[in-house]
Amino acid sequence: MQRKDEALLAILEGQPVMPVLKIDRLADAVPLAQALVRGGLPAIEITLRTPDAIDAIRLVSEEVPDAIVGAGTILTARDFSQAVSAGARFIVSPGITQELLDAASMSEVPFLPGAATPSEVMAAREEGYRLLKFFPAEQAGGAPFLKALASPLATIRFCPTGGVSPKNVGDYLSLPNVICVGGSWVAPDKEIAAGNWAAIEELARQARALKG
Ligand SMILES: O=C(O)C(=O)C[C@H](O)[C@H](O)COP(=O)(O)O
Repeated sequence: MQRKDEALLAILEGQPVMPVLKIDRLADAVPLAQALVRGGLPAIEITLRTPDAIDAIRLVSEEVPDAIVGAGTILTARDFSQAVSAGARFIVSPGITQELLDAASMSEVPFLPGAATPSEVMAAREEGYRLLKFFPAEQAGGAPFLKALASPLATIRFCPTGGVSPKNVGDYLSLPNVICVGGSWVAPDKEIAAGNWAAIEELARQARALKG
């Protein structure tokens, strides 16, 4: 296994839930990351879905040393390199494209590409990937779909993301081919907007206690 795969495995194995974050106000980034670290979820995915996302990755990387900051919603090689320059320690995409595969192969930073069908999983496998995001998890078939992949595609482990919630998270975490899940429920927009970091810390603590 390559060194960067080992690094990604350690990050994903470290906690049952990866918070998927949308930062609307740069000033929220550091206190949000600190709350998640306090709650036991140091690995976080800051999505490039808002104009301040790259600055948020940079700020959290610099100011919250205990956080393990990844970048999500990476769609292009340019996104990839900007996120890495800002300090991202892992890169997540909703899908897999040749442009991103090329960018990933030239980078020391590990890449978690997304897949939602057996053919996409097999294409990623041919490129040497064993850890994949399953996106959009609930919409693409949920836990029963992933369970059905476990026998034919036994070497692949997934981080399902999209529609995962406290209601269904146990179904995913009980599967042998799920390494962790991604979800936004631990950092709701409403609590971020209100600066309710204690509530987010508590949501993180509850997520941290989930069993894989
Ligand atoms: O932008 C990306 O790359 C994503 O991964 C999107 C995520 O799936 C959602 O941000 C999380 O989905 P929910 O937990 O259903 O809110």
